[in-house]
Amino acid sequence: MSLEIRNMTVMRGGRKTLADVSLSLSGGGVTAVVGPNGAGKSTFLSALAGLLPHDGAITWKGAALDRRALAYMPQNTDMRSALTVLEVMLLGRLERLGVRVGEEDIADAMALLARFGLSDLASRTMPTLSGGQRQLVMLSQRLMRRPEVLIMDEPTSALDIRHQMEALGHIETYARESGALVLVALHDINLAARFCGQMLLFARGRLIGAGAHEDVLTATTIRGAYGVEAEFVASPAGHRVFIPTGLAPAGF
Ligand SMILES: Nc1ncnc2c1ncn2[C@@H]1O[C@H](COP(=O)(O)OP(=O)(O)OP(=O)(O)O)[C@@H](O)[C@H]1O
Repeated sequence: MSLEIRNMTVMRGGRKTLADVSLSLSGGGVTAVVGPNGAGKSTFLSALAGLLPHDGAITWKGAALDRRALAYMPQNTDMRSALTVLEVMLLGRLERLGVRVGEEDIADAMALLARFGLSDLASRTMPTLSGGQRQLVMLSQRLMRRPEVLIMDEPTSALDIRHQMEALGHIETYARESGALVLVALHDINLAARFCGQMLLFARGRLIGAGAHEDVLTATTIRGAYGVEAEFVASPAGHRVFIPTGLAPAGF
């Protein structure tokens, strides 16, 4: 299963916010979308999700990408309606529920809540949760859809390190087991390298790197994209770790 993007260009506010993005991605793994603030990551993800007009062509499995095959989690998901956590989870199935909620839907919702450590919160209403708990519920809700293409914009920004690792671990397992294509915008590039087989690096509205993290993230590309000097070291366990060492001189 593959996603093909050809010459995607997005105009926002009369400006070319994303220029000529072309790439191919395969399902079955997680691809990180990285780059500095304002690089075009959210623009790329929401255009891909069909929420922003764009030029260019997008195909999934050789045909136009059907909105019903995808789930999208925007950057800001702070839902504060008085719905309970279980009700929010079931909304993830809305398109398939018809007029009744089946036992299987409730069982699936409870199983997902258990996987994310949220079982005890099922009957709590959203405004009574912490920010991180709310983000975890919204993340779990997207998996209720069992999407073929899952697009998430900074889905772990409110989570502590353990919850970030757990959540990305579950997302990675979902991609591997279902064959889904998962795209996740992340600011923490060490975390991205740890969980994502592929990486897309954006800067100034352009895709400037795509591939394995060792190839995409180098001292040169980090300086060019972020204006930061960096070292990459091997941890004792063999992980390639990014360490920012300073700001690049003006005009980097
Ligand atoms: N509604 C809008 N109208 C006009 N310009 C916009 C709009 N939304 C975003 N932009 C601009 O488009 C560019 C890309 O923004 P985008 O949100 O895609 O960046 P990003 O890489 O997701 O950044 P961040 O890491 O800060 O979330 C920025 O220059 C931004 O100011």
